[in-house]
Amino acid sequence: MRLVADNLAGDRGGEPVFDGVSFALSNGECLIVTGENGSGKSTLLRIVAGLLPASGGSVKLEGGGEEWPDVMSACHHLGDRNAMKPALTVTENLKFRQDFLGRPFLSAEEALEEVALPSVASLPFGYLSTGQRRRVAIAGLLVAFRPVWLLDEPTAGLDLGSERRFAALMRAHLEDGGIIVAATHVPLGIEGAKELVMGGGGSK
Ligand SMILES: Nc1ncnc2c1ncn2[C@@H]1O[C@H](COP(=O)(O)OP(=O)(O)OP(=O)(O)O)[C@@H](O)[C@H]1O
Repeated sequence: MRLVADNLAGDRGGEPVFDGVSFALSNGECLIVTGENGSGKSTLLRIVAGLLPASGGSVKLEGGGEEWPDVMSACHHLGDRNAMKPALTVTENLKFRQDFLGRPFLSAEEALEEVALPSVASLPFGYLSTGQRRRVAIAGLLVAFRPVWLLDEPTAGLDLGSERRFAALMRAHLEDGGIIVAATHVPLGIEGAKELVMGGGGSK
């Protein structure tokens, strides 16, 4: 499987944000996207996920077969809003996500163990702290299998132990043949990752 972006361009509100972005990632590869505030990292991830149209170029998933015909079907997009319902409990949110997305992977209980948060299972998501919300959103990556993880500042709000646990989860996903694109301002602890610098430079 290969995730291939070719000469992608994106705009917001009719204004160009970036152009000429190309990369190719095979199974087990990670791309770290860096760049100053407003350089278009979140916009790029949303375009790759199929949540926004590209204003130029293309992004494709090659070799996904009938199971993963395009990037949208094959990806988890972890955005800054966590995509959880505040009035539902943590477990209800995770089970809803699993039922909605299909291809169950870990149970809600197992996923919460992975982020070391079993204690919040029966609390409404809206009661949680910023870092706890992020950790539950990370658990959301684990309740349904998707080969491509698109992560927007995934460690924002995480304490050091949670950062380390999440790095181990990302490494396990890559070892299992997954693909990761992560926008970040801080190192994520993934050795051998490719790098794309927005607003200047290119992928290397
Ligand atoms: N809905 C929108 N309408 C108009 N402009 C937008 C919209 N969303 C983002 N922008 C603009 O698009 C540009 C790129 O924003 P984006 O969020 O992709 O940057 P970023 O690199 O992720 O920034 P940060 O490091 O601050 O998270 C910014 O100038 C921003 O103001």
